Amino acid sequence: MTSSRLRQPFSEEHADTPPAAISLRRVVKRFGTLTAVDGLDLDVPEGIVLGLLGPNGAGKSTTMRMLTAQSRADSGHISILGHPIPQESKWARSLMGVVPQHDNLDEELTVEENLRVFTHLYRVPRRERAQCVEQALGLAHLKDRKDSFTGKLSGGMRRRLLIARGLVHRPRVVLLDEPTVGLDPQVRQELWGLISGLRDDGVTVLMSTHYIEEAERLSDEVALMAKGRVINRGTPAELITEFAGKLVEEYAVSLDKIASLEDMVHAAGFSTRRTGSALSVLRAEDLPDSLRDRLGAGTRRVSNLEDVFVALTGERVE
Ligand SMILES: Nc1ncnc2c1ncn2[C@@H]1O[C@H](COP(=O)(O)OP(=O)(O)OP(=O)(O)O)[C@@H](O)[C@H]1O
Repeated sequence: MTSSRLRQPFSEEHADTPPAAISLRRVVKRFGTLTAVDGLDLDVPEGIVLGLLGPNGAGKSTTMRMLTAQSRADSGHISILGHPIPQESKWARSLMGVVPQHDNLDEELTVEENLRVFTHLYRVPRRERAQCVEQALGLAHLKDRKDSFTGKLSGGMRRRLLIARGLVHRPRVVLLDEPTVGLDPQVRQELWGLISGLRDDGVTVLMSTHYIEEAERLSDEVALMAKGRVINRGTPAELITEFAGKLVEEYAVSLDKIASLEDMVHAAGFSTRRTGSALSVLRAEDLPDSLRDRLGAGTRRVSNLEDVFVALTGERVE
């Protein structure tokens, strides 16, 4: 599919106000009595990386599955590049790359064959297939492994191939579901480079993750999801400034005193988090001297997205 054909759906019809690349409106998904996605509203404008961050069970994977039409919403509206899902999911699928959380590569095929099969599935025109495969191999740094069987690849290579497979038809929108889950830090860094490159190429990325550092490093915007809804959204810097301030002060406290200190700090209007037996006070730059004197000596550090996550979801970080 050529890029001019790909751009057609809205660039001509709504030149001034293009629809969001991904749009979910009042989306609900229930499993029996459990409401996994609870009136979700989420727009992803074109050309950004949006990190969907949330604790286990927040509804991230369910949201991803509805976007790929693997699962059907009970109510609400979903669209990808202006195409309603599931009604036009075939069209949407040709414009969208999907990288699943679980590796489902074909073990019997080589790296190159795994990619070529998907150029057929995505209906890439015959004359463009070889070039698309070549490009995807380059992107994933797998050119020298193109004839290797998938079973012979390392975990990091497999994950790069999985991403390359989702990109082989040069989609404008990419869904990454927990792209680096279970990978060691070095491989994770490699993939972060690959994902940043997508943004540089103008691809819209929706990435679910529960790695806060991953969301903070890669995302233009983060949507914090809990209990099936987006509870806050903004650039990492905006979220940090709004919910954690500039500085956090950490106090080493004995376990028997931590609850009473927390009460004292909360009574003064400050948020806290616990890390083991340490008590961290958010927005520490505003702590009045009277409270500071009572808390004693602490260690200051710059606030981060993890502080926001803990403050807003009440979750502990793994
Ligand atoms: N097929 C299903 N049948 C029943 N319940 C489900 C099903 N899929 C998901 N759920 C439930 O829906 C809720 C949301 O799950 P989901 O997997 O979307 O969360 P998540 O944010 O992706 O979390 P995780 O990071 O653990 O995957 C959870 O309570 C989960 O147990």
